[in-house]
Amino acid sequence: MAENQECSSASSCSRESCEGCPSRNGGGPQSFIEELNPFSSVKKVIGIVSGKGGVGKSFVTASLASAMRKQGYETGILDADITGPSIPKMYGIHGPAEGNDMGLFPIPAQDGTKIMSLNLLVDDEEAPVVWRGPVIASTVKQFWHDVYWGDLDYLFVDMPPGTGDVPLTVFQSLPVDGIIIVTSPQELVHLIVKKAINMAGMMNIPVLGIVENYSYLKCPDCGKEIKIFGESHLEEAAAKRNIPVLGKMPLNPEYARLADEGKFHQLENSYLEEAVKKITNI
Ligand SMILES: Nc1ncnc2c1ncn2[C@@H]1O[C@H](COP(=O)(O)OP(=O)(O)OP(=O)(O)O)[C@@H](O)[C@H]1O
Repeated sequence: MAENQECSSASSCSRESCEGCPSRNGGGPQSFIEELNPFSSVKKVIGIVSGKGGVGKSFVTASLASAMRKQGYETGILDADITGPSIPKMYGIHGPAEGNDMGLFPIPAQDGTKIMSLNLLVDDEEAPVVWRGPVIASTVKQFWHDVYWGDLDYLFVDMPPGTGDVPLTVFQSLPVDGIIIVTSPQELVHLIVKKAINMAGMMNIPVLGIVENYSYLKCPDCGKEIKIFGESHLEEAAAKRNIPVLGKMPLNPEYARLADEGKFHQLENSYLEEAVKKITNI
C-alpha cells in the first residue's frame, strides 16, 4: 500500500478498491462486478438496506417486489441475508430449489416474484448457518451468477443489516442501481442509518430514499395514531442529506400475522406508493 497512498483511508476506497487504483495498475479502474447468469437478464437492481436488524427490511423488500409485480413487472428477490433469511417464510415457500445446466431455478412466490434464498437450498431450514464471512459473500455472488433468473425488470436484494462484509460484496459485485434505506423512528437507529448512507456514498451507489417502518400503531377502537417509538424527526434528518422520504408504514398486527403464516401475497400495503413511483422512474 505504500505506493498507493490515496487508497489508504476508508473514505477513498470505493467499488474499485485499492487493487483497481490507476497508480497500481497503470490503467483505468478495475471493475469487480460479477457476471450475471448468462441465460438471464436483469434490468434494474435495487438494494434494500438497514442500519440495524429487525426494522422490517425484509418486509419492505417483499412489499416493494409485490407492488412492482402488481404493476406488471417481472420481479425477483435475491435474499442476501444469508444468516437470517426470512423471505421464503413470509411467502410460505420451501425448497429444495432445483436446477439444470442453465442454473439454479428460483422458486416463484404466489404472485410470481422469483425468490432465491439459502433457506431454499438447505435440508434443514432451522439449522443455523455457521459460515465465515468470505463463504457468505461468495454465496451472494453465486446467487447472481449461478441462478437462472430469466428476464427480470427488477431484482430486489434483501441485504443483511449494517455495513459489513455482505453489503460491501453486493455493492462491489452487483450493478446496484440504487438503494432504499429502511429505518424505525428511534434516534439511535438514525445514527446507524447515517453509516449506511455514508457507505452507499463511498461506493457511489445512489440512495433512492428512506422508508420508515413502525411509524405508529393505529388504535383499533378510535383510529388514533399512537407513536410507540416517539416522534420520528425523519423528515429533518432526510432533508439535511437531501434524501427523499418514500413512505411511513404503521405497525400493523395483521401484517405480522400474514407474514408469519406465509401469506404475504394477501397483504395490501398502500404505504409505499412513493417508493414504487421512485423505482419505476429510475
Ligand atoms: N409494519 C409492520 N407491521 C407488523 N409487523 C411487521 C411490520 N414490519 C415488519 N413486521 C414483522 O416484523 C418482523 C421483522 O421484520 P423483518 O424480518 O422484515 O425485519 P428485518 O429488518 O429484515 O430483520 P433482520 O435484519 O433481522 O432480518 C417480521 O416478522 C415482520 O413480518
